[in-house]
Amino acid sequence: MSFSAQLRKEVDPIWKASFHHPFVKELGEGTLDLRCFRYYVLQDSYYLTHFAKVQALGAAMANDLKMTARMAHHAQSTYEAELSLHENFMKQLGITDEEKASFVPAPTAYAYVSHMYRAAFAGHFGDILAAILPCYWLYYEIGEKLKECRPKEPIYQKWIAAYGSDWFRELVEEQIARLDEIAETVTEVERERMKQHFWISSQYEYLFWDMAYRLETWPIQRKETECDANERIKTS
Ligand SMILES: Cc1ncc(C[n+]2csc(CCO)c2C)c(N)n1
Repeated sequence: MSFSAQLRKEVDPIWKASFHHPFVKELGEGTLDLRCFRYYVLQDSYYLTHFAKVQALGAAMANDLKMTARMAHHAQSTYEAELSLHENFMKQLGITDEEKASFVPAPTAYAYVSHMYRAAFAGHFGDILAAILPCYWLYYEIGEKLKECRPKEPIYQKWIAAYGSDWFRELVEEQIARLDEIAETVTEVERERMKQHFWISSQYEYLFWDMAYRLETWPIQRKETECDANERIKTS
């Protein structure tokens, strides 16, 4: 069995929990509360900004020029495809510049991003790939599962269409093949570490839906500073 197939098998219960999460189910059915989706879009923009940086670190840490070029291309794709999707969503959802300026990452979004940076800075190229692969692969599988859904909400239709596309499948297949290639060249200890990154990212993917569904906040809210208060008064 290939390394990627082993990883996929091990995370199956975690991915199934994502498939059945109410955020995903209700998105497909069109019944998801728009407040949850709005919250998701804001947190996901933060996530994607850092995801592109981790991909760029992958470009810098790649073992050859071709991989550097491909990872840099992937970072560019994240910017083009994902962020433009989100920019449109933000416009449609009426998310204001003020809201964006006062954005605070939620605990789960912050922890997931930190996990990816940790994998990158404490490891090698294979660690980066293992940590970022669930993001591609899980979304691809979710896109496939929701492909036939026709939610009434147009924004949910767009979201589903983005992840159920052939363009996206090619990106995912490329990253899976790359992970298998790297796995052949590293030690057993390194492979185990890569497995753990993949497993932790899979858990965070589940937690990300849950964070948005529960509109997660930090336990103790930040006190408004005088400067924030002035800004709020000026713009209200
Ligand atoms: C929490 C979270 N996980 C995965 C994705 C999906 N995604 C993000 S970047 C990328 C690769 C290039 O497009 C993919 C598939 C997301 N949006 N948010």
